[in-house]
Amino acid sequence: MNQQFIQAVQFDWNRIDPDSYLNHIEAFQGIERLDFQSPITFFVGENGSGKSTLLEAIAVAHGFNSEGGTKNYTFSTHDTHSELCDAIRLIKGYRKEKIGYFLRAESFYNVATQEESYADPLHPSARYHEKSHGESFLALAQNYLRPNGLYLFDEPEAALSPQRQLTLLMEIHRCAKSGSQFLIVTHSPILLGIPGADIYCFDDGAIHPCTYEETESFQVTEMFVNNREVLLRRLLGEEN
Ligand SMILES: Nc1ncnc2c1ncn2[C@@H]1O[C@H](COP(=O)(O)OP(=O)(O)OP(=O)(O)O)[C@@H](O)[C@H]1O
Repeated sequence: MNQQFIQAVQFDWNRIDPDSYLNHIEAFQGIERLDFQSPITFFVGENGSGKSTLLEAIAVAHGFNSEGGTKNYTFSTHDTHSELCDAIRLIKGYRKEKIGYFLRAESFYNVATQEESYADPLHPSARYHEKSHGESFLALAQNYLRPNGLYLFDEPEAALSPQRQLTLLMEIHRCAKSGSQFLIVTHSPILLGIPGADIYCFDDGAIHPCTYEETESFQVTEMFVNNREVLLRRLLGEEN
């Protein structure tokens, strides 16, 4: 039985303006429903394939601020989220999350600023701006990662060293085992290796499930690490 908070997304493309750029995103062509069966679902695919657009639409449809944060974050520095959130319906489970967080690498600075302004003596700021980008990103994730939480992460690896990606991997795995659900956009071959996760690939004209070994993140990394010198000679035109 599906135990997830968000079990599926249904799409109604009639609600999208025919001139919208959303109609040109190949991965979305003809899709009617996407199911989330596992505690951890990854979205992978080439730059511009539509991963962040879908994650953001799910976040906004669920009541998160489009720039990120908990549901209590209501600030807006620039309101550019797509109309996809009006064309999707979230199929929710019987459980309700105890805590939720929408984390996006690209607007993390604004969220960290907002966190300071929300602080009071009972809820002191974590002062994310006084840490390095990676330190603050991991600290934020660790502050909010709990059992029975719902987490939407957009490229959480962006600021993290490989070692800290492993730390995040362990935290995500621990929380997923304690009733939390994660939807994660990532290019990280480290995070993608979490056991038991479902992976949806946005390439080749349709959103489709794939294995870890089929992801480009894994394949390119493996090829580079195992054939670095040959590959570089070819890429840089220094074969002769
Ligand atoms: N406001 C907008 N107006 C027009 N096109 C847009 C707008 N926002 C996004 N797009 C386009 O929609 C497509 C999907 O963008 P999206 O950010 O979802 O890609 P992505 O898969 O998350 O890429 P990345 O891996 O680079 O983060 C891209 O081609 C992008 O240029």
